[in-house]
Amino acid sequence: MVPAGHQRHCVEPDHGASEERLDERRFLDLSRQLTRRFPRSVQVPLTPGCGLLVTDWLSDTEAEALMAHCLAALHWDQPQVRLFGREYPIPRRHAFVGDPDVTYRWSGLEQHPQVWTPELAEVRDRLAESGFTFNSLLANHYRNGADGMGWHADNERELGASPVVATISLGQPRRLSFRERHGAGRQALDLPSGSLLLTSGAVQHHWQHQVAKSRRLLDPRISLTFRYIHSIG
Ligand SMILES: O=C(O)CCC(=O)C(=O)O
Ligand SMILES: [Fe+2]
Repeated sequence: MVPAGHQRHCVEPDHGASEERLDERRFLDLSRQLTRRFPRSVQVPLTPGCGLLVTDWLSDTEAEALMAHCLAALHWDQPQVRLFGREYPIPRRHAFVGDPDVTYRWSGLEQHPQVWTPELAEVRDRLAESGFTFNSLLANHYRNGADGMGWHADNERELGASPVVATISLGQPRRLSFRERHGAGRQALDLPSGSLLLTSGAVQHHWQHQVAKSRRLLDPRISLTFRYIHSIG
């Protein structure tokens, strides 16, 4: 599926002193630089935020090797979360990797990181070379179509005012849908193996996203979602 918004562009943030505008402008500058290196990249207007989909961030061989590495080297877990007064296992497996001092509170769980493997540190460093700096990574393993992730935004307090998220997809392409929080806007992106999706901070404030379950027989997918987690008191 061609991303909705194909051949449209993210809007230039208005001039002004607000922190959000400055962060959005920096995101747009960095994503333009990345587009020069990856000309097939597509901007995804998630107004007032912006997404950039780099479909060929990793080669097929690199993506396959990284997926095999993640499956073998990470400690995967399927924690229980409380929903409407009952405990349910999350419908996927996940693993949290990061710098030693980072903790992430997520759906009532306190996550302590696994150490960076050299392979994952290399991916993190490659993102940093493009100006996108992260200190942690939440990996999701969707074993088949019955695994998914419901509507949410990545806007926990420790992600700060401008939560830029980088998502690398490996394996089975899955659809990431977006819906506007206070409006009728909808977008959907099919994320191919080896792709990188970057989203600016404003996206998390104004949109929610999900990976819907599917009745189709689907192969496994891993998403690596890089984040910068600030320490809060
Ligand atoms: O798997 C994806 O592409 C989305 C994952 C996600 O939204 C998350 O980890 O917060
Ligand atoms: Fe998310």
